[in-house]
Amino acid sequence: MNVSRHSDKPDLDSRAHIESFVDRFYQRLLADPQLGPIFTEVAAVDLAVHLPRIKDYWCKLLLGEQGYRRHTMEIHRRLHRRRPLQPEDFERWLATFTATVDDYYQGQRAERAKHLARSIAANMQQSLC
Ligand code: HEM
Repeated sequence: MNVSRHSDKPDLDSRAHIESFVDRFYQRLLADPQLGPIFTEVAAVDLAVHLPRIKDYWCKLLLGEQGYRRHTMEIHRRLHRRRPLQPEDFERWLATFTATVDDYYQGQRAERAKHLARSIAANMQQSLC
């Protein structure tokens, strides 16, 4: 395990860091040829609405903030009916998430974020696919 005390990467331990993380994660998701169109064409998300929700979601999971109160599974179930989410989509989503964390963040909350993303993606995939 890397226990360097001189890392200049921050942890995902504040709303400011989580918001920057989500912006960076979505830059990659939206530019991805496999996943980008699911956001831009299938769901046609309004980023001005969607990104603040994703930021609240991760602030809830990592910081215990109570801002996010929506039915994430139901939203993906609806999406899945329009464009079936495949195992390779989950793999790509998770690889993008993990790479974005590892490129910019380090620490306990960063590890927790990757762990949560992996287990939520596995649950979601199991219940949809
Ligand atoms: C194959 C993998 C995934 C794809 C392609 C995907 C795609 C999407 C899309 C297109 C939306 C917008 C849906 C809409 O507004 O109609 C969305 C919403 C969301 N996704 Fe995912 N997703 C994936 C996996 C995940 C996972 C594993 C998580 C959690 C760890 C997650 C968390 C969220 C959240 C919090 C929202 C916001 C829902 C809301 O409006 O409150 N997604 N996703």
